[in-house]
Amino acid sequence: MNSFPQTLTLAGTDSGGGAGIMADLKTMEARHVFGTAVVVAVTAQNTLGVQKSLMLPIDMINAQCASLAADFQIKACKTGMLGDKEHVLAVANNLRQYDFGPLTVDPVMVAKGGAILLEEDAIKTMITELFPLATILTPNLLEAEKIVGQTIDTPSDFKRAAQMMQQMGAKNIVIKGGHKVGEKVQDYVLLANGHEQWLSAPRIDTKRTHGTGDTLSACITAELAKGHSIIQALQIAKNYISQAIAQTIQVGHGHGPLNHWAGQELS
Ligand SMILES: Nc1ncnc2c1ncn2[C@@H]1O[C@H](COP(=O)(O)OP(=O)(O)O)[C@@H](O)[C@H]1O
Ligand SMILES: Cc1ncc(COP(=O)(O)O)c(N)n1
Repeated sequence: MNSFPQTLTLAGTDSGGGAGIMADLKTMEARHVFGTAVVVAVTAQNTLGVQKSLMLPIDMINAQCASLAADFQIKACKTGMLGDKEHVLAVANNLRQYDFGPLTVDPVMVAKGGAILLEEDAIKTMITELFPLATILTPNLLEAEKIVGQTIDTPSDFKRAAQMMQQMGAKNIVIKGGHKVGEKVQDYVLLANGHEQWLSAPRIDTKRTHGTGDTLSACITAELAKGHSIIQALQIAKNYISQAIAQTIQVGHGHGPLNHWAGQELS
């Protein structure tokens, strides 16, 4: 009997349910894969911002990974909020120790409300430790600019930045264009084989975009676990995120969460 596709997120929680591990698990559920989670950080958070956060002890990260490896067949995994150098390193060590399938690295740095989710001095560690393990890297525009140390504006800037991230060891890259302005949102894709492509969709005029990056990377992870190719996974994820933003739900008073049921019939 083929086992049901099992996936893993190693990230931070969001008590508000819109981003981080909560968004990841909701996305995995909606995309019909089984979601598991290694909690790296806990945040007290809502749609208005992050009020407090706590990093879990490293031996607890190790214990959660060991528990999963002992019992599950994880087919694909992703990382999100990792907080600091020590936790980036601990997550990388576990990903080297266990086979959790293709890895999507979402290099989460700053929350939409402005809270720091990765300390500045951990970016280097993320590049050296995690990028070489990544099947796909999904920075937003600001994260990509931080990683390569250059501003990214024109199409050739996107290409050069993605090539630089490949030289840092990441194989396939998508630079998300949500933070740019314009009628369309365009994400730039550069695959390991040199294939490049823009994933384009109408820009939805809303501030309800809490957890967009987590949702996109969790959907990519779910589709990779089902055996889809990287480009198929990206196209499905782009379609899913566009619907999840467009089919608005009214929750909270700030940057509201997405509709993870998008595309499903509600009873
Ligand atoms: N207003 C919007 N309308 C449609 N798609 C969007 C919008 N904002 C973001 N997206 C899409 O959501 C995904 C996440 O993008 P982005 O918001 O840039 O990442 P992050 O959440 O990591 O900052 C991308 O595929 C992007 O194109
Ligand atoms: C635990 C956690 N992980 C990730 C994000 C990023 O999401 P966003 O950029 O939409 O605030 C977040 N706010 N909290």
